[in-house]
Amino acid sequence: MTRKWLIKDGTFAVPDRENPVIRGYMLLEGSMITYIGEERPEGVEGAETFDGKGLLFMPGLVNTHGHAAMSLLRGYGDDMVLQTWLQEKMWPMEAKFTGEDVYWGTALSVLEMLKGGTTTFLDMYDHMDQVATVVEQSGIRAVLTRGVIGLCPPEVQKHKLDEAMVFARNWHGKADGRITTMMSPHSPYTCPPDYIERIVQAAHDLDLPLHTHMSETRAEVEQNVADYGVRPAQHLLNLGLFSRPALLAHAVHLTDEEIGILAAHQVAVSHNPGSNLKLASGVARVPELLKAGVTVSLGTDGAASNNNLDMFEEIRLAALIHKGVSGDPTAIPAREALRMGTEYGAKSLFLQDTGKLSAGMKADFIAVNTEQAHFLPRTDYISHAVYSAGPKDVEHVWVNGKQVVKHGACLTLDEEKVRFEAQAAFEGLLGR
Ligand SMILES: CSC[C@H]1O[C@@H](n2cnc3c(O)ncnc32)[C@H](O)[C@@H]1O
Ligand SMILES: [Zn+2]
Repeated sequence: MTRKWLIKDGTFAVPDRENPVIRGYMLLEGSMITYIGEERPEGVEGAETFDGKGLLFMPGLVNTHGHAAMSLLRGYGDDMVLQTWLQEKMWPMEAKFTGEDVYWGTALSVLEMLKGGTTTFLDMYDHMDQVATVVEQSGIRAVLTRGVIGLCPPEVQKHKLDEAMVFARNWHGKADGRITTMMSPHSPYTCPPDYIERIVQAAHDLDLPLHTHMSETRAEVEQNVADYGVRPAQHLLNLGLFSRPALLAHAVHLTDEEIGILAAHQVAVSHNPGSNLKLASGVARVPELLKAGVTVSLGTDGAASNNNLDMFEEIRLAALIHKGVSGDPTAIPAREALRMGTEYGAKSLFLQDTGKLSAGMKADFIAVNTEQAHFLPRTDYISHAVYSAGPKDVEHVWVNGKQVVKHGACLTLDEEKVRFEAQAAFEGLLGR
């Protein structure tokens, strides 16, 4: 029999609605939300009740770009620009990663994300079977993709692409539908054009979306123009990448013409403000992208360039930095920043039934403890969620109708073991 839960006396954030806060009830049946509103719903005899007093219920946060296992390299290379950081610090260490390292690094990240209110994340990495296993065990929702770098001999390129396709085919729809997959050339500067074309063809064959890094730094854009005679958006358009549903990470350095290309082809953008600031990459033109009708969501990138996986921080940064650079305090209003971290995140990941608290949506949501000084007075809960809240305020988390965090503790992962094994994995990497 389907289990029913009735949350009563709760405050619910619904930033997609004209009136963005509801005080009342939410009904869960199995993995779904079947009612949300001010009136007690009919037909709830026998439902288990959950007292929502003092809690703000929000859609689970959606992290649309990252590399979870890179939590093992947090603090290993700070205060550098992207290319130096990748070439001198990250890639030499990543070359030593085993499947087991990826398992514990990912588990560490998923623990941090779940406890901080993230219910869905995108991961682009290697050893993806390990990542998928953590997702299966932890109860989180994820969009997974084996990132491929094509700076290697043809037979290695082929092996990586075959591996990416097998992974994408095997895991799409697994873990009660919590896992979906994509195809990912790492970037235009690490994948030769013909390789990108083959990855695009593979995405067509598998009927999957594409994900890639694009125009994160000014240097990379200049290199693209020197190598191929066009800027990256035109380059990817020429290679057919926008003939599939596509999500771009970063897209910091864009011309008006490139924004037009993304809008015309319904390409989504994962804005990663924390990582872009830390690597001194620049500030993406998010207000202009939104104005042009591009779906813009939020990502942390890996923990080695952020250095945390706190989506409340990304939401707040998105709301703040665009005010700062434009001089316009309405550049990204609080409600829009919250939608970028939730609803637009789901849309960017091509997930139709998560990202909002609404009947017919998956029950992916969080409860924030508002009985704390920084949530008073009770003026505007959307404002408080964006400008005042943080990951430590997350009291409970549900994904797909199952509670995975209760009173701040993760119910699905052995927290102490994950922390111990992640530290051991890092020490093992240093000694190898
Ligand atoms: C092929 S797996 C993913 C690959 O991406 C690297 N990476 C991490 N952060 C960034 C970033 O901000 N820009 C470009 N590439 C990044 C990571 O080190 C992995 O090698
Ligand atoms: Zn990245």
